[in-house]
Amino acid sequence: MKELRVDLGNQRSYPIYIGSGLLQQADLLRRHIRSKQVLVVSNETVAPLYLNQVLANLADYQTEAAILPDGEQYKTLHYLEKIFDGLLANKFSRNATLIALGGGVIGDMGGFAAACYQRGIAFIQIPTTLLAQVDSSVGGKTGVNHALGKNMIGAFYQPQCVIADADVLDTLDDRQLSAGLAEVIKYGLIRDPEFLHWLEANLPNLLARDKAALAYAIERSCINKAEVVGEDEFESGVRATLNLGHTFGHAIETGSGYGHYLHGEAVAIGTCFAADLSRRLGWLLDADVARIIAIFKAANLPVTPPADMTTEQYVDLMAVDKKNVDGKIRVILLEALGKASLPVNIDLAQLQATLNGYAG
Ligand SMILES: NC(=O)c1ccc[n+]([C@@H]2O[C@H](COP(=O)([O-])OP(=O)(O)OC[C@H]3O[C@@H](n4cnc5c(N)ncnc54)[C@H](O)[C@@H]3O)[C@@H](O)[C@H]2O)c1
Ligand SMILES: O=C(O)C(=O)C[C@@H](O)[C@H](O)[C@H](O)COP(=O)(O)O
Ligand SMILES: [Zn+2]
Repeated sequence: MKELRVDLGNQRSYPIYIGSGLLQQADLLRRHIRSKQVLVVSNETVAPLYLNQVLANLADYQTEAAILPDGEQYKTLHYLEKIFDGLLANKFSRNATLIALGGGVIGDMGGFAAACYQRGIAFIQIPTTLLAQVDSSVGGKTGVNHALGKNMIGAFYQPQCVIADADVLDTLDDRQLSAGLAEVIKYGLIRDPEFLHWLEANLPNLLARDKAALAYAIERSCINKAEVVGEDEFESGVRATLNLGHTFGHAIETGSGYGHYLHGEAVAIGTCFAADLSRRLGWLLDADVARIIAIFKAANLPVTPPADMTTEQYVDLMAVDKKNVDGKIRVILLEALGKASLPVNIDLAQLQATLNGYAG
């Protein structure tokens, strides 16, 4: 097992455990629970697979489960209520612990519910998708979507620990594995060019689910994410670089209807848009953009934008992004392969040139 640390320089710092067979290690979980009452939040797909394994470690606790429907379209304030129903119906106290067992949707919702219930209870992340293990379970961004904007309602709220058991990826389908790779590739593009090279050589091994390759990719991704979050917990600076491709990507997710494109797929297309815009500013070469498109294609990710979204729709949706200041659209671009910019103000003409000019 590997143990990393999200070092925030304060009491909110916590460990990330990465390895095989971690769901069976009762002590790992129990050492982070300081209450008798535990609510596990999961969904209708993950619970039948892994809920009993988690509960088996907690036989002497008062455990309850809140099982949500599966899908990005249920990441809403309405379905958040189901978690509060579970906590209240069982008279859970403020010292209760919430465990989020699932992918990024469950992690974001469980974390937000924990942040809100009685103004904050402890929570633990047990991420079960590649995307959640390499990105969403780490860093404390929690929340839900709104019909008009992705993740628009939420809070920064850190977990007690993250337990990433790579064995659970055995049941994850190939499309979801590729979606997770989009965020893995992101770390290479924004700050880790050596990792980018490694990924270019090892994508076939990752897609073939080679255990050593996956373990390395999870660890290296978490090291990158923990470093960025440790430097800038509340996204006043460098943390915004983790949003590469997301301004376009979130517009695609919202514009196409939540769940149509997976988050990682939308980020892959969005990153191609960001690369095209970076080239137009003279920061990337044509060859760099071609390399970015090639790496996403090699990960079986889409690089072509949805045919039915208009430029007006993108501009409208991008105008509610969280990086914007005074309503002005700001995006993360690439100054070079392996080096992201901080948020850049872009004017309408630049944006339109990319939206009309990049076709995948
Ligand atoms: N908080 C953050 O920093 C952050 C970072 C990245 C993404 N996100 C959010 O995360 C969400 C995407 O997360 P995701 O890609 O994990 O999607 P997801 O949570 O929808 O999970 C993807 C699918 O895999 C299923 N699943 C999960 N684990 C499984 C397993 N082990 N075996 C079989 N099936 C399994 C789920 O039921 C679901 O159908 C988005 O809402 C995105 O906005 C948040
Ligand atoms: O942790 C972060 O910071 C990120 O931006 C990680 C992203 O991959 C993630 O999708 C995040 O939820 C997007 O953040 P948002 O603030 O744009 O909603
Ligand atoms: Zn993301």
